[in-house]
Amino acid sequence: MDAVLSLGSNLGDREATLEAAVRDLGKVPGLSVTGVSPLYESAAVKPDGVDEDAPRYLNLAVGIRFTGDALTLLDAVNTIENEHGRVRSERWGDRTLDIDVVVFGALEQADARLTLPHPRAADRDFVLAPWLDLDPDAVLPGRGPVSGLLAAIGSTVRRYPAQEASR
Ligand SMILES: Nc1ncnc2c1ncn2[C@@H]1O[C@H](COP(=O)(O)OP(=O)(O)OP(=O)(O)O)[C@@H](O)[C@H]1O
Ligand SMILES: Nc1nc2c(c(=O)[nH]1)N=C(CO)CN2
Repeated sequence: MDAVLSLGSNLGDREATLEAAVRDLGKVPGLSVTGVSPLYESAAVKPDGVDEDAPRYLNLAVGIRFTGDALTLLDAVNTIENEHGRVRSERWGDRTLDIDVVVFGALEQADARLTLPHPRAADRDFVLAPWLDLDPDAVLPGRGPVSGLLAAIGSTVRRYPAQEASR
């Protein structure tokens, strides 16, 4: 099954952690990485808005092909989060590594452990923008083209490191 993962980090050596996490994904049995987006930096989004005092996140999207089922994939990404010192002190707290399953094929489910597509993907420019880099024609099941969803919410993410102004 083709799936898209959203990776984020706002604690520690964010870039090194994300690069290591992508390598770790490639070692998961039955999982092949088919694409890795560029890095984006953005302010931490919290339930009541942007928290400019929290460390800024680096985010990227990874396209994968996975032979197992969705819950097996969730277990695999949770293991990688734990291996990179993920401390679940509070929901939406700062973290060394977060790996969310954005979509798993066209599966739509609200299982106790796993809601697909990710219920907040459509509201997150830090998810949608990197995903578009992987696939400009991406569609969020039940919501429509990712390009339209991103246009609707606007984007505040910035490429990281900042790109030279085009000459
Ligand atoms: N699509 C999904 N991808 C990843 N985790 C999910 C998904 N749907 C449900 N979950 C569940 O959410 C739990 C909590 O995840 P986590 O603590 O990373 O939330 P968060 O990243 O802080 O917030 P958010 O869910 O808004 O990204 C996970 O342990 C997992 O069981
Ligand atoms: N910019 C940004 N903000 C967030 C992020 C994230 O990955 N990037 N993840 C969150 C919980 O999943 C909450 N807020």
